[in-house]
Amino acid sequence: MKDMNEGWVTADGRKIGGVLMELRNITLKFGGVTAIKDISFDIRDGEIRAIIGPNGAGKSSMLNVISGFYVPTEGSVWFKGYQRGPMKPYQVAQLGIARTFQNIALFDGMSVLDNIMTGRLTLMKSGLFSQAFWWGGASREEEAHREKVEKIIDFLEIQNIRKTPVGRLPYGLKKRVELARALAAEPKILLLDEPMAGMNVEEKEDMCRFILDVNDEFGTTIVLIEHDMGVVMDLSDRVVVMDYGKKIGDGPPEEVRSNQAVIDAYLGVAHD
Ligand SMILES: Nc1ncnc2c1ncn2[C@@H]1O[C@H](COP(=O)(O)OP(=O)(O)OP(=O)(O)O)[C@@H](O)[C@H]1O
Repeated sequence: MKDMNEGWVTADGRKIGGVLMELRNITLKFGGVTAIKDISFDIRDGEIRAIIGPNGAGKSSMLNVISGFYVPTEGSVWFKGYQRGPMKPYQVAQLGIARTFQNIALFDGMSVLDNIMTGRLTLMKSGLFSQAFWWGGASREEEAHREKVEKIIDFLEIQNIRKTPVGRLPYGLKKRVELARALAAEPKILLLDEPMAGMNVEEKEDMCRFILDVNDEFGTTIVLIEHDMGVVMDLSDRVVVMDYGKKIGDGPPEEVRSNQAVIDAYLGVAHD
């Protein structure tokens, strides 16, 4: 039996804790377009939470609300029990929220290692200027950051490409480097926007394994948007289903899969 206040232990032995983030009655409008209509749900400590829905359902908009990039037109976002106001990107990172993007956003000319290092910028105390010139404590600090980054490189099994410019890598590996860069920020919540998009079966299997390992090893809470239903059903603890900006389902994968409104949305059944 799930205790909704204290959390629960999953079938595979992972601990899902209390509510980490709560989205209350979120509405998001772009001029005349309402991308999200009065949606509420929560994200629990340590869980893998998926957001699914047909094209244009509002998933990316919701991820942008969670990340703080969009401020909802109505409703409120609560993080660790406090209501969150408008924030600058560095403040989001400092809160412990990191993300990957639908279209890879890496520096092609830079090595894998240097790309991953950029994920630690918000954690660096001595600043980029002194880092660049190795002044005073900067070199010692840089060493500590590099150590952390090397651990992530080992964890994601990309040691052999650490010096390779990202632009030369195949797609699946670029996605893994993007994951590494997000992890370098040591996030509490990791947001993944279609982490498997464009991947072949083998790359998808690898990415699935790494997402599960990240969650298990670091206890990172993960929120992901994904179109591959097999992946969503295998990975997620709970799934929010959106359609035309509304929430039409919310629960464990097996419950959502048998929800008639969800089946209709995916089959394209006409709305009233
Ligand atoms: N910046 C924007 N300005 C205007 N309309 C927007 C903007 N972003 C999203 N929309 C609209 O909001 C609705 C939801 O879009 P959103 O991209 O969030 O859906 P989605 O579920 O992520 O779609 P997909 O699966 O195709 O990526 C769509 O009608 C879209 O056209």
